[in-house]
Amino acid sequence: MTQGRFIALEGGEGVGKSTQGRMLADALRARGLEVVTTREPGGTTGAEAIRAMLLSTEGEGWGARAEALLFAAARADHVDKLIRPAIARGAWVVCDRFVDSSRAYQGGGGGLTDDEIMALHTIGSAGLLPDLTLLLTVEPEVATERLSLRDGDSADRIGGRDAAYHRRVAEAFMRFAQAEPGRFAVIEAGGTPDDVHAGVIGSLAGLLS
Ligand SMILES: Nc1ncnc2c1ncn2[C@@H]1O[C@H](COP(=O)(O)OP(=O)(O)OP(=O)(O)O)[C@@H](O)[C@H]1O
Ligand SMILES: Cc1cn([C@H]2C[C@H](O)[C@@H](COP(=O)(O)O)O2)c(=O)[nH]c1=O
Repeated sequence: MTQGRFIALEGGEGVGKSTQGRMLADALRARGLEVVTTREPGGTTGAEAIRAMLLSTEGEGWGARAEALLFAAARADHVDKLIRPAIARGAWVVCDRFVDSSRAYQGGGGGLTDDEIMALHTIGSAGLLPDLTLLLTVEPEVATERLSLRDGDSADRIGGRDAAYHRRVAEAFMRFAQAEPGRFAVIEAGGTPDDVHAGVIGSLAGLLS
């Protein structure tokens, strides 16, 4: 049996995580590996239901602490029912966002401390961390242009927050990557999808050998 691996793609809105997740999954499958692609919040029936509650623009929304708890609850279900079983049977899990998004959005953006976010993660998911977190970065104007081409002027509840919030999110992601260079690979994602994919594959060399 091959060793199961857990890879997360992270970064702000519209940096290309889903695109790169699909390309990475195809490349891993071409090597004969079993790959499970998934996303957060979501990936299980329960977590997708929580996603709808978190991202809907209807109603008054959630306070910062309730929001953090809901993300942690969605993650707990996802980890328990999908991620851990897949890793245990030797699959590669490619996940669009994971706990570093909670650290960046609910922590850096929303004001909870990193210890608070990680305490929720310890309770919910026994502190599971990816083997490698690919942090995709682009200039904010590039991400805005990509999102506008994809979504027009619509945004979900969190994506639609102001530029200062998203700047704090981006700064938090960079702090985490600098603090844990062994777990993060920072990939400049402003080039073509193929260029970015080459960077992704290069950063996985240690895990693929
Ligand atoms: N390298 C690239 N160059 C140009 N356009 C890109 C590139 N990568 C992705 N795109 C396009 O930009 C848009 C956003 O990409 P994608 O959905 O992969 O981003 P994302 O980070 O998953 O977004 P979100 O945070 O909203 O989930 C899509 O329309 C996609 O086709
Ligand atoms: C996992 C996670 C996500 N978020 C935010 C980030 C995005 O605004 C949305 C998810 O939308 P996407 O198009 O699927 O990227 O949710 C968050 O704030 N905290 C989290 O832990």
